[in-house]
Amino acid sequence: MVQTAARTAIALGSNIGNSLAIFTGALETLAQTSGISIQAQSHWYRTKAIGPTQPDYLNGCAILSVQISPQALLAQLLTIEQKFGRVRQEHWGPRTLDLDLLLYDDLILQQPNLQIPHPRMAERAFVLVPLAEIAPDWIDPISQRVIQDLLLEINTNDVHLF
Ligand SMILES: Nc1ncnc2c1ncn2[C@@H]1O[C@H](COP(=O)(O)OP(=O)(O)OP(=O)(O)O)[C@@H](O)[C@H]1O
Ligand SMILES: Nc1nc2c(c(=O)[nH]1)N=C(CO)CN2
Repeated sequence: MVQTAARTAIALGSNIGNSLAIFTGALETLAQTSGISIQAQSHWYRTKAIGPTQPDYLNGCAILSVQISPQALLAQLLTIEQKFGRVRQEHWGPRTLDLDLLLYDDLILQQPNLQIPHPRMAERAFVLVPLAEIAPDWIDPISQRVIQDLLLEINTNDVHLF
C-alpha cells in the first residue's frame, strides 16, 4: 500500500560537540531515509538553555514530507539521536542531539510514548522562532492559532541568529 505524504515539522537541539556538524549530519541522514524528504530548514539559532545550568544550545527546525507513520518517524528520530551519540542522563540536561517531532499535518495524538503536537512547543522560543521562519501559517491544532501568532505571546530575548 502506498501511504500519501504528510507534512511534518521537527526541532533540532544540541549543546555538546560540534553542533553545526551534528545538525548537518542529522539532516543528511534524514534525507537519505526512505519515505522522508526535507522540504525546508530554518537558520540555526544560539539559545540560552532552559532547565539545569548548562552551555547555550544551537537550535533550529525543519519541515519534512514523510510517507511513514508518526510512530515510524519518531523511531527514526530516536535512531538518529543515537547515531550522533545521544546519552540520556539528566532531565533536560545537555545533549549532542535532540530531535523532537513538533507537528504532523493537523494530527492530535496522545500516546504514552508520543504526543503531537509536541506538548511544550508553544511555550518555547527556541522552537517557535525557527519554526515561524519556515512555517508561519501552520495552524497549531491544539490552540487553532498560527505559529507566527503563538510567537507573539512569548519572550524571544534569549534566541539569537547563529
Ligand atoms: N512529539 C514528540 N517528539 C519527540 N519525542 C516525544 C514526543 N512525544 C513524546 N516523546 C517521547 O519523549 C521521550 C523523551 O524525549 P527526550 O529525552 O528527548 O525529552 P527531552 O528532549 O529531554 O524533553 P522535552 O520532551 O521537554 O523536549 C522520547 O523517547 C519519546 O518517546
Ligand atoms: N535553549 C534550549 N534549552 C533546552 C533545550 C533546547 O533545545 N534549547 N532542550 C531541552 C530539552 O528538550 C531543555 N532545554
